[in-house]
Amino acid sequence: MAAKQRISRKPPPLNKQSAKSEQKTSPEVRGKTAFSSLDWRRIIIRIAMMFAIMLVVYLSKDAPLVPFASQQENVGIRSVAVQCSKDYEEELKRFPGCTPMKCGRVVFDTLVKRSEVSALLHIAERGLALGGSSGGASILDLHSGALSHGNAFVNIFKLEEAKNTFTMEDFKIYSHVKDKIHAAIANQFGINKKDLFLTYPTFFSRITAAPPQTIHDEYWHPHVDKETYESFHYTSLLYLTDYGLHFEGGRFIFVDKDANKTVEPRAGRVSAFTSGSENLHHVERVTKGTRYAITVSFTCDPKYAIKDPTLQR
Ligand SMILES: O=C(O)CCC(=O)C(=O)O
Ligand SMILES: [Fe+2]
Repeated sequence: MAAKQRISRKPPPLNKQSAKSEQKTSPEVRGKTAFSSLDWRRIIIRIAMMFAIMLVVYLSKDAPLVPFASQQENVGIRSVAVQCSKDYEEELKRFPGCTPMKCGRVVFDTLVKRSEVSALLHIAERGLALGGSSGGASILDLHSGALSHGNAFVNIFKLEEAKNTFTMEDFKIYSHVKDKIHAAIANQFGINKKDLFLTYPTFFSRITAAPPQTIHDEYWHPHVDKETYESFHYTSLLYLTDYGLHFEGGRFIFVDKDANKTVEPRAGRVSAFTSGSENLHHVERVTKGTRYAITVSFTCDPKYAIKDPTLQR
């Protein structure tokens, strides 16, 4: 959720060296070659990206806030194409048909039923009641069990009091809704569903106005999801509460050079976008109330695929 929090939970780094060159090269040479040709390139790209992000953030500082989807309106499906960044170049050949070639943003307001939203909100409330950050941002990841607790994380499945917290039905609804989002994203971006995989972290988030206690509570920094997690190709958010009704602040903002485009959370709204730097974004600080959402993440790389969570007793 918070940029920093995501950094601390990011998947293991990809070894981009091919298996072929692994076999041919001795370990010493391999070390040197890897450092000069890959690490330097990555460091330079990263620094350049950081400057580019800072520049866009600076340029957009006084740009107007333009609603892409406001809380009051049911937009049905609303999408916009954005030009892809160069972030995907290397992966286009590795995952053809899945790696974004057409980038964009889409909001679905009729994909998830009200009853599903209430069931998911109830799961989040029950789970997070067993922990919660001492600052403003808490997460619950039903895949890994990670639950914010004070200034750290615990494994919810190891907590005695969590044994009877969830039911099979909870996991059924979670998987069903996740499947609908998966299918909608595949359809929207022209991908065969079987080439797109759920990845980690996929998690519930709860944000309040409580002052931050650790960097994990700092969710409001502009960031690029693909930067934070190498595995991400498509990000989606399912909102479980409403901007303006249940909380204030907390709008999702795409940072563009000309304008900042907002997605106002609306219960049941799914907002999905390609995860590269064409979709630099941040979440406004919540000033009042409680904001619940689920981040549901997808990758084209089968190595980072995760399975549906199951009830653990
Ligand atoms: O909760 C949101 O609206 C967005 C969160 C976010 O940017 C993320 O999880 O990467
Ligand atoms: Fe994000």
